[in-house]
Amino acid sequence: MQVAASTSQQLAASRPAQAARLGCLPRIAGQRIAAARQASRSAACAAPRRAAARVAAAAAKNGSAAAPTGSGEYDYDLLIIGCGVGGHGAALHAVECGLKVAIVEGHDIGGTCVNRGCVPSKALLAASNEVRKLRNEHHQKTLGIQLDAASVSFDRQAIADHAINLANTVQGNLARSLESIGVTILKGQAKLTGPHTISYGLPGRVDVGGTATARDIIIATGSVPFVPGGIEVDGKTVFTSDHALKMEWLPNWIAIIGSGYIGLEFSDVYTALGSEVTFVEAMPNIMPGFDREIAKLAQRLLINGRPIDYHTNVIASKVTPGVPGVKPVRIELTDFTTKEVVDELEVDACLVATGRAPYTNGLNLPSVGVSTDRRGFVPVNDKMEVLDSNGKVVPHLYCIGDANGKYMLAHAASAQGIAVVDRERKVNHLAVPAACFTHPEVSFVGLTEDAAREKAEKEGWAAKLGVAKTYYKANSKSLAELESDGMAKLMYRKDTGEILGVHMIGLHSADNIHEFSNAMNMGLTLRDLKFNVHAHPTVAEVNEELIRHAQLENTAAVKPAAAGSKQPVAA
Ligand SMILES: Cc1cc2nc3c(=O)[nH]c(=O)nc-3n(C[C@H](O)[C@H](O)[C@H](O)COP(=O)(O)OP(=O)(O)OC[C@H]3O[C@@H](n4cnc5c(N)ncnc54)[C@H](O)[C@@H]3O)c2cc1C
Ligand SMILES: NC(=O)c1ccc[n+]([C@@H]2O[C@H](COP(=O)([O-])OP(=O)(O)OC[C@H]3O[C@@H](n4cnc5c(N)ncnc54)[C@H](O)[C@@H]3O)[C@@H](O)[C@H]2O)c1
Repeated sequence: MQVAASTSQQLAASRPAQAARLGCLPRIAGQRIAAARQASRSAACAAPRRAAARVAAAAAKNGSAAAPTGSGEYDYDLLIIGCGVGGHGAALHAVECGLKVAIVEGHDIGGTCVNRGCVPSKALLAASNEVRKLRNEHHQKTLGIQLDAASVSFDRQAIADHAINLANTVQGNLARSLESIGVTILKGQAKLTGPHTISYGLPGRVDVGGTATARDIIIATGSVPFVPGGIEVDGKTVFTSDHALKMEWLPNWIAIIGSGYIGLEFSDVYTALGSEVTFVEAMPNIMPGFDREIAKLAQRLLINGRPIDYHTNVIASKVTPGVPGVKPVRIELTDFTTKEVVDELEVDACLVATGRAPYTNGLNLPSVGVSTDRRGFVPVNDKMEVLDSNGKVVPHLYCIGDANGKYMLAHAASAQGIAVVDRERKVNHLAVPAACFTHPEVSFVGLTEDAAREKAEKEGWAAKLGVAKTYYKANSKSLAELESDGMAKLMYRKDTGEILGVHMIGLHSADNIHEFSNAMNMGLTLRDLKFNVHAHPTVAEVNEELIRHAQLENTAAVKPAAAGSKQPVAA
């Protein structure tokens, strides 16, 4: 998450004007009166009043009391529990809308992404990939560079420090970005004590804590590593990503349980720095979340050519920590289907990357009639409104990000937070891009080919389903970088040009996916994208190729566009 101070300052300066323009969660009475006065001077100020009316109407529809209007009734318009990227995104947008906002954080500003997730992991991936490239004699030689690859060395602690320093920098930027626009940051673990109230504090700290009230409350408490039963984590030889990111040592041989995002990204780091990796995956294939064809190529590019082996269809039913250099870590493998113990591994270390569990303990949800689901996620509807045990909306209470389990990605959390504040928007999760930052990167948006086929068959338009593919081999920029392994595929409707899903593996594919995810989010079709111009030579030209390979029906029938509108599609 990059938060430039200048952006925050611009935000603060332009807040009143933006608040007048945007329809957001309602502001507290004093601010509303000021806005109303302004409204009588400017027609542009109608939006906040419409927002207030909408909330009152929604409250009435939900059977709740009408939105309170008393002056000073609440300390804040909006109180956010948890200052991860979800809470941060919501807070920035709320201030932009002129709301009085507080955010309460019990641990580190920035949450998982900044301190124990996206940010430090990408620093490790960047540093280790440099090592991989420098040690690849063939790669360097073909570029015309002569170096003694065997002599390339690295300082493990310095690489670890790069990740720690980056996390600290981003954390500082994030805190400043909130403070500079007037968001109150409260320190402590918060719990709900009623529909509009929280209490917060830190164990053993009498100097920290208190109570606060707000018209609206957003739960943005995120997640923590999920460790299945039977696995003993000691933080030294058996650990989760929380410990792995500190990179306190480099095992010669590490087992990674789970071949999802975390497992794959860490396998990229470890193998680049010289470790051998063994994956243990419960599903019949590794990388089970990817489109099957992309997973196949990913296996060739990210697994087969590296010191990695794997066991699939087995679970790590028991993991016992070891002592580095003295006693190995023992991993008992149980067949996923038969439930029989089938093998035991002895390795130097074990990374547990088996998903994440919501961090919703201690929120006192029953005080507002809410229970979490079996796995601890807070139930919400598509507007992120929290649902009570009977499935009814709890007025003024929202939950965003990892804590609701809809899509456990940083940008999804932030988008949900913005949508809650905005009230006009719902996040289209099918248009939210995802990426795994291995080398090369894997990225996708929307449906896999299998899911698209299933949908097409179920809805009776299987003959209209198109699948287009292209390869990075023909892309000049990738060739220049000697990184031309990769492919992109597109699932679409031949009749309407609707984009159903795009999956890529290749250089910079995490950046490249946005042309499609943004198009899907805006409801654009391939007809709209067909004449997009891409700078040459760029990896973005892979997108152009992909779009060109799509075979749309009736393209000749598309009428020429009027001047200034979208371009027509030629036959
Ligand atoms: C190793 C790793 C790499 C990742 N890489 C990526 C990536 O590259 N891209 C990506 O999109 N996603 C990535 N993710 C996922 C991403 O980090 C999460 O999806 C994202 O952080 C979720 O944001 P959030 O705001 O919902 O929760 P979090 O970031 O978890 O923040 C929640 C905050 O709430 C606080 N909190 C919890 N309970 C309370 C309470 N009762 N009172 C006060 N405060 C409380 C917590 O201390 C925490 O600071 C990665 C995750 C991991 C573990
Ligand atoms: N680049 C990114 O966006 C990024 C990077 C890292 C993490 N994340 C987020 O963090 C979350 C957690 O990542 P993750 O990789 O831990 O989870 P994941 O859900 O992506 O993958 C977990 C894998 O572990 C396997 N598994 C589960 N239990 C097992 C067991 N007992 N034995 C063997 N295999 C088992 C699952 O089948 C699955 O393949 C993800 O949901 C993702 O959203 C995102």
